[in-house]
Amino acid sequence: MSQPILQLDTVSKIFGEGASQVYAARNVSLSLTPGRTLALVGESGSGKTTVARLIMREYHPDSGQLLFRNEALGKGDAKAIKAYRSAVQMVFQDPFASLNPTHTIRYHLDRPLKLHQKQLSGAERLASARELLERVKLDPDQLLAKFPHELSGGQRQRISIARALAVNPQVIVADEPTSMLDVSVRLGILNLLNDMKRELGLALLYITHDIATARFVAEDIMVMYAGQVVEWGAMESVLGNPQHPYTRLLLAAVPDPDRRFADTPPGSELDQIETIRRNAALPQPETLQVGENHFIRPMPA
Ligand SMILES: Nc1ncnc2c1ncn2[C@@H]1O[C@H](COP(=O)(O)OP(=O)(O)OP(=O)(O)O)[C@@H](O)[C@H]1O
Repeated sequence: MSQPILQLDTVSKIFGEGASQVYAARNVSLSLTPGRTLALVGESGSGKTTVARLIMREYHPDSGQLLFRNEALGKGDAKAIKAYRSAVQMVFQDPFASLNPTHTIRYHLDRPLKLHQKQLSGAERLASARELLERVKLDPDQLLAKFPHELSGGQRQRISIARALAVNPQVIVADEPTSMLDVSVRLGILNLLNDMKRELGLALLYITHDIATARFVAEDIMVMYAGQVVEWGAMESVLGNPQHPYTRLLLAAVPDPDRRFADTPPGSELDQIETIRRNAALPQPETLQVGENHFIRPMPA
């Protein structure tokens, strides 16, 4: 397997102070590798978006570090940060909110090309925009002059992906990229992400609360609960032999991906986990290796 391109090394992010302090991420470590997808899975509030924001450098960690090509990315190195910004791109949950309604599709693709590939002429940028649309399986003749509201949800998400690809990224962080789309077009977007990974050798972080889609796009999985990674490893090993009660709950929710844990009746396994979470100060339990590439962090007693 190739070397990781991006790593989080025991990164923590805390919000609030005193009694209202929340560890949105607690000692999270992960590696993203070219040509592979890591799925970060967990329920709402488990800390997934915080991890994405730490990777996108919207948040700075309270402890731990972010490594890019094995180098720690500090706050001060402007050149390294600029290179990082174009190498690491994000695709958001809501493609409509992430596109500007007053600008055409051509503008959305031209802008990143202008910013990150300054050597290109106007004609070359237009040619690149056309190529990008073809890459995400959209027709440039039909779409370049259109505005976001004239497109379907699936087409808009393809535009978001094309825009992320415009700067030749090496890493893509996709935060619930299909959850706002019609079920009928989700598969197309997931296939596109899989194609990008294979054809461009991208490292992908796929964030979701839905294990079924995670299984479709990712080779590796990390399960987050209450800001901590509780179980991680090769997808089939983790899903074939889930060890952590929280992972089992996520798997139990698979037949109905829209079921949220908030709907779980009192007294259920989740309820017990919630009680443990509230009452325990969540010390860091030992990590256990339970398979060749499969680890868990057990619940505190
Ligand atoms: N800016 C913030 N200020 C204060 N608390 C925050 C902030 N961002 C996140 N949190 C808290 O950190 C925890 C993790 O939130 P986060 O948004 O990362 O979870 P998530 O798994 O991405 O949830 P969702 O799927 O709903 O987006 C939550 O308890 C949340 O309330």
